[in-house]
Amino acid sequence: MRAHQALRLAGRRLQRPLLSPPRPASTILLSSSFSSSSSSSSPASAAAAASSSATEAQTSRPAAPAPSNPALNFPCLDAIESRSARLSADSSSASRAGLSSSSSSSSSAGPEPSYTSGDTLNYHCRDPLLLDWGGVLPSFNIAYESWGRLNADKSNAILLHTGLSASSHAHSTDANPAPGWWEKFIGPGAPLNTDRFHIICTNVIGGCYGSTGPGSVDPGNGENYATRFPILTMQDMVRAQFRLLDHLGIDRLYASVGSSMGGMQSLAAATLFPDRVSRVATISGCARSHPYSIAMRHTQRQVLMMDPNWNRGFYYGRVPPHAGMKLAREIATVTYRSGPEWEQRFGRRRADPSKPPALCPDFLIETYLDHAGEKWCLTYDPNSLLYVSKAMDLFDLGYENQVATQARRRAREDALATASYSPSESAAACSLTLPNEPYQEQPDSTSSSASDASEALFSPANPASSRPPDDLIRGLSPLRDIPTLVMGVASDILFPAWQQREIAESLRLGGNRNVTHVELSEETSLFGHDTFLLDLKNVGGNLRLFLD
Ligand SMILES: CC(=O)OC[C@H](N)C(=O)O
Repeated sequence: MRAHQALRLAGRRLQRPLLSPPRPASTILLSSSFSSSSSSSSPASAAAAASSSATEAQTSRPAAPAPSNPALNFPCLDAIESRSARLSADSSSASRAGLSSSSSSSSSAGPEPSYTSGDTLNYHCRDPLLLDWGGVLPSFNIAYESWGRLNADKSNAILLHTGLSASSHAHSTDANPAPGWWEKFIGPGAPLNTDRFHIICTNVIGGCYGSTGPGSVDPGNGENYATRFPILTMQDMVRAQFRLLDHLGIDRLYASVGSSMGGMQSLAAATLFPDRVSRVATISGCARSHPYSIAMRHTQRQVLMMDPNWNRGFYYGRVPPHAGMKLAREIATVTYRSGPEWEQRFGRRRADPSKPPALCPDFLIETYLDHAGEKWCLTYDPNSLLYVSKAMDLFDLGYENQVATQARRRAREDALATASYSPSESAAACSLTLPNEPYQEQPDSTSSSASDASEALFSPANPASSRPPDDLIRGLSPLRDIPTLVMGVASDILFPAWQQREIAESLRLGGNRNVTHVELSEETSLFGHDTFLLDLKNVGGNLRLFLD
């Protein structure tokens, strides 16, 4: 049954008599859907209570004046309230059974879903990992999967980096036969050809698929890290991956390959370890996050954090912020596809034109987004979304940012070496406050000064131009001798095509003579950012050519 059909059915079941007092939606959200307290009642009982109090009122008092029109139904809210009630009941029965709430996010106890994608290989690194913003993981786990045979001199390994939501399960394995997210891109004769290459795909640290993340247990106190997990960067994720490569005895990669967030990591791997990466493929990625993408992730994080069930990150063993997650995913989905695709796919069609318009999902595009949110809201750890999406915002391969990061790391390393470091000292890293003054429009914010003129050149407003900022050319200079494939898609609004042009041009201006830049036109793909998941012919075809 499709989600919108299910919602309509739920709505019909819960329909109240026309004369019962309408429930203000905001009150309901705060008192039951958004509350993890055990007093929350099911929508059905709330409706029954409302109806019986209306009956009492009718018998004991003169009939209230009738509203001019009936109240609307809100099946979309009913569905969220039902889920809260179900999760809350699961939570209570788990705690009655004495199951610990801090065992692990992958525990099946309580209402927390199991955030794993199936069986993986595991590497536990006992050496601490210092993160770019000063945090430390005393030890960490990397969950990963691999395909194809590693050759005798270990020279045929390809490290495949994932997008934000994808797990290491890029292709089926014996341990987990479910199809992976790049099932057709990996295999004998496929673009990532397992007859030739040994493909390794890891789950990123900060995520929730088995590698250490906010849902993991902090060895320091035996509790979930939650929002005591340190801020991390793409480079931190990559450093953790290279610890795995060290463990596997792989000195040098045949290639570093990734799309979207993985495209960021693919570049980060080569800037951090240029001697260990022979080729780079970055697909629908960027060299620095631009403000529009930060803005879109900001809105996702805000709706998630405003869900009271988020509880500042301490929801493990309780009802997770599934409503915030659902809304965050709906916003994210808007950025992953394209308007023209939806014009073709949904147009202005409504899910059920026989019904009058509603405030809950009604147009097909609305039911599609609703369904995307529903599918996702219990399959990914909300805290992981916050940390990983922030790491994407922080991504900037500009030279100045790299130098500042190195200086910060050195200072922290010194502090750690002299044992003068303590977690409370690093509390300064958590001292962000809101600015005293709200944002004020800057008089010259729309005109480009001489120093930032080159940055403006790569904006969509000036697509014909070709000079990226010197800071980025310098920042990408470690890749000068590394053959690089940069692929992008014209219909991508999240990592727009000018960002891949920017990477390619920065590399060329930095002296790299082996840069292949491919841009898939709107005629080729209207699928926007997620084209890399779908277009085997063009994305896969160009990748195969590059790796051969
Ligand atoms: C940002 C990003 O990696 O997007 C790719 C894909 N939509 C995903 O969520 O994984």
